[in-house]
Amino acid sequence: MNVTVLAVGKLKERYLTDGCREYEKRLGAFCKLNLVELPEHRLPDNPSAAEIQNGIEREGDMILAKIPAGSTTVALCIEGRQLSSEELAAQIEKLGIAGNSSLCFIIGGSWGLSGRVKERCALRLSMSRMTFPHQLARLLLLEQLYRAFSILNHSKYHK
Ligand SMILES: C[S@@+](CC[C@H](N)C(=O)[O-])C[C@H]1O[C@@H](n2cnc3c(N)ncnc32)[C@H](O)[C@@H]1O
Repeated sequence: MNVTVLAVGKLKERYLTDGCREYEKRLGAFCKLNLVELPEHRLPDNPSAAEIQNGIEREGDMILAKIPAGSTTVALCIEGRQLSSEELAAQIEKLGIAGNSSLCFIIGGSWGLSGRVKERCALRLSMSRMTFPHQLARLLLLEQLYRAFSILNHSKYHK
């Protein structure tokens, strides 16, 4: 299975780069992972609501242009659907069985994802009702993907 993660914004903290690198490495046993980091749109200090919205839309344009053709898209957003790890694994399996072996997960930048990106996605996935920084959301997603593939492969990681 091909898994693309489109993530807006850089990882700055060492503990997060280390964590993400570890799960990227582990995921290599289960899928072909392609992690694409997209630049955050630069905003002035104290941006207006219109400037923020414009930034979100510009980031949205970049995201939409990078979604691999034919992939099933999942937008990470706070207000989305909450799944257990087992349910996420089942969703991934269902997509694989349905013959669509290309999945694309999308993480927004500091200000979130544009409505156009969310509407384009087959699933809006929430990891909690709490707001996480995009860097931490990336680590959480990679860990949950690794957990989901571990469940599907009956490995001992998931307890
Ligand atoms: C700092 S958050 C953006 C906050 C913004 N106010 C919003 O409502 O989207 C940055 C990104 O991390 C991801 N994220 C943060 N918390 C999340 C959560 N609880 N569930 C799913 N994704 C989350 C989303 O992709 C979000 O666009």
